[in-house]
Amino acid sequence: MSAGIRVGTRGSALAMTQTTTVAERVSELARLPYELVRVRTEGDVLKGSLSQIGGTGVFVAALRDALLEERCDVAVHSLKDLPTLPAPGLTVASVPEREDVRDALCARDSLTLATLPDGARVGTGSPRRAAQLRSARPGLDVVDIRGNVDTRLGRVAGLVPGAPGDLDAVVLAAAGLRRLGREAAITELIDPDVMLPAAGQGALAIECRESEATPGVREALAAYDHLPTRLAVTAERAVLLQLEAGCAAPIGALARLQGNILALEAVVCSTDGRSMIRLTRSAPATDAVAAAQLGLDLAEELLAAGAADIAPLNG
Ligand SMILES: NCc1[nH]cc(CCC(=O)O)c1CC(=O)O
Repeated sequence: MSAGIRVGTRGSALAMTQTTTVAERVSELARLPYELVRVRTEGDVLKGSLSQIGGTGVFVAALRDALLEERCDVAVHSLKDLPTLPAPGLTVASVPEREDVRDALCARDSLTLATLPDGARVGTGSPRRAAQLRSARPGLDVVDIRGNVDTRLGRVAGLVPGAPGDLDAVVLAAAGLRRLGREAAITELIDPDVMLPAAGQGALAIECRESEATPGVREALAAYDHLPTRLAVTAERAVLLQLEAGCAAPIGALARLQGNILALEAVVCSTDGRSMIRLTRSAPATDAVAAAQLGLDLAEELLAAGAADIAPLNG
């Protein structure tokens, strides 16, 4: 591996910017050069709605194969796209500090959730966002869309010059918009009290082979790890794991560390947004084991409150 660190990435603009930032930092910490290796994933190839394709990890499987087949040495994922089950032979060696966790409304004419008129067409491909949108504003017409960030922004009337603009707004992750330099399209950062983000939203995961032994690489990844972020996303993902929920399930989870207390909030929604179970639980958490236990405990509370009856958990 004298050529340096081969960093696997999807080809989308978001993946490329995220991966380049990570590759530069890891290369600096490890004092080794890097090269990007583009990997095509099933999620980039299929055209249907994401909620139609279903299953976990459409964006991730090809990157994991590339790691296992030694076509690359590290892979950068959006943590919220990473299946909760670990891949044999691989390890998440680093979770860098998280970006903004919130969902962002990008609307025409500076409109917000409060000022969008009844009947306004709001696009999202996420059942979690759709359900919480319907709950916050039952009069909205929620439209299932997919495509990369710029394709989605282009569907908002008047937002991108020359683009069709058949929608009044779309909802996207603030983190992705920031990383792409598209922050100006945001008309409202949606308060997590109104829309709880997906588990792991705004965070990245850097995966490598368990057997990775190039001097400096594992150390660099460990140095790039951010413990408060790792604890938070560990608790959030434990909720999904315990609910046996797929990536398309209408579930939100957000953990925040205050001192050594981890406060975890999770929501399970019915698809129509009419029923919703939202619970909070806190515990001291200074390691990943305690963080995971908090998530498992909250998931049990959600199930006891009837979560499995209102939502298609493993859809
Ligand atoms: N599922 C697609 C995806 N995966 C990660 C992000 C955004 C960046 C992040 O959450 O870290 C997005 C786009 C979006 O939800 O708007």
